[in-house]
Amino acid sequence: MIIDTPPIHLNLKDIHVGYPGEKSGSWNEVVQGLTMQLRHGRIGCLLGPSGCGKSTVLRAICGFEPIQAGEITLDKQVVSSPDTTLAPEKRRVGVVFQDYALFPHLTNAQNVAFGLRDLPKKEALLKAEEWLERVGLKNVGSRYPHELSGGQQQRVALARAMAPEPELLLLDEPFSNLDVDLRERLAGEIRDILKANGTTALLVTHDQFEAFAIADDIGVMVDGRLVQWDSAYNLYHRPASRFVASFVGYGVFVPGVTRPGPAVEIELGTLPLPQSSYGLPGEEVDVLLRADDIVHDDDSPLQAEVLTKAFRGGDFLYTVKLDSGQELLTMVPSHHDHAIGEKIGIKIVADHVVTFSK
Ligand SMILES: Nc1ncnc2c1ncn2[C@@H]1O[C@H](COP(=O)(O)OP(=O)(O)OP(=O)(O)O)[C@@H](O)[C@H]1O
Repeated sequence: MIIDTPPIHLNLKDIHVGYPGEKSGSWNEVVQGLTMQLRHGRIGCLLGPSGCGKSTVLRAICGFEPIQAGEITLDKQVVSSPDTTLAPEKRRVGVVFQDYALFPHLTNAQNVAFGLRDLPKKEALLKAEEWLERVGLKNVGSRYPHELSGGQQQRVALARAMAPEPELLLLDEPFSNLDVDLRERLAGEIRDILKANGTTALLVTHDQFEAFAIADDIGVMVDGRLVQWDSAYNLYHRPASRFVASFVGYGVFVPGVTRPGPAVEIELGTLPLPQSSYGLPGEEVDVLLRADDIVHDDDSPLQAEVLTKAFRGGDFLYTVKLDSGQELLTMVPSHHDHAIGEKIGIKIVADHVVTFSK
């Protein structure tokens, strides 16, 4: 069976973007050589800590910031290079910001119709109502943004960005003003809407769960560079660096020594290693143990003391300590409610063992 791979839509080739520094003549390079590609219909996400340059990348893609080196192409058309910055309105790119940026004096339908000024007014308002319905907001067109909840306003903002049918939609921390439950739910719903429309989208966020809920491909950014561009599954189970391992998901590093097999010996036993991540036997390494690699088992002879616990709905995230002093994280179904200081049985069930050289 031949599966058609969609063509590349957005291509960032080694882009550098900066801002003038505080001292006259100085320059702060915020994006330092970033390369990534997004195919038609895919949803990408740039995930990284605050200040790493995520929004600056989006602003460069929109055409709000010039780039100092590299190239940005949309469907093979160069839209940004050191010599060219195609005007934002010529890029067919829609943007959704974190603060919704709705016009307070316009009704919700007028807000959505704002990007449809090429259409006759009546037609634009009709289309706006259609889009409001598509994002799950019926009968709110004649009301004003302040009469809606934060989540509803964010949907209006999405409808406004989607109504002109942009080829590429950029979303800058669009859920950060919403509470955690709504965030993930809305992220999932927006994913469905984007997929139903075949829209290519790039989201930026510092929230990994938001990234997991919406994106096909996730790029982890640090200090203006992309350190891994991958699926959520691979970022979690096959992190390419310690930074990604620590930033994505819960886990700890425990010391180990590689053994023939290939395997790695840690305090809790010997774990098989994939051939690809194996160097020489006898090498001292750090082994990543995820919270879901450590399973609570009342019958296990291996005991660990509960140091802290955090309720997460279906699960507790426990920090536990072995007799050796080594701390581990474990995700335990929340009906196993143990007190801090109590000893509980644990065992290791690690599928994808990842090691890092010391
Ligand atoms: N207009 C500007 N002028 C000067 N410096 C700027 C400007 N915009 C952003 N910066 C600086 O660039 C760096 C990256 O900012 P950017 O907003 O791209 O990061 P971010 O990863 O999106 O952060 P956050 O998640 O906090 O929004 C920061 O140090 C910021 O202070």
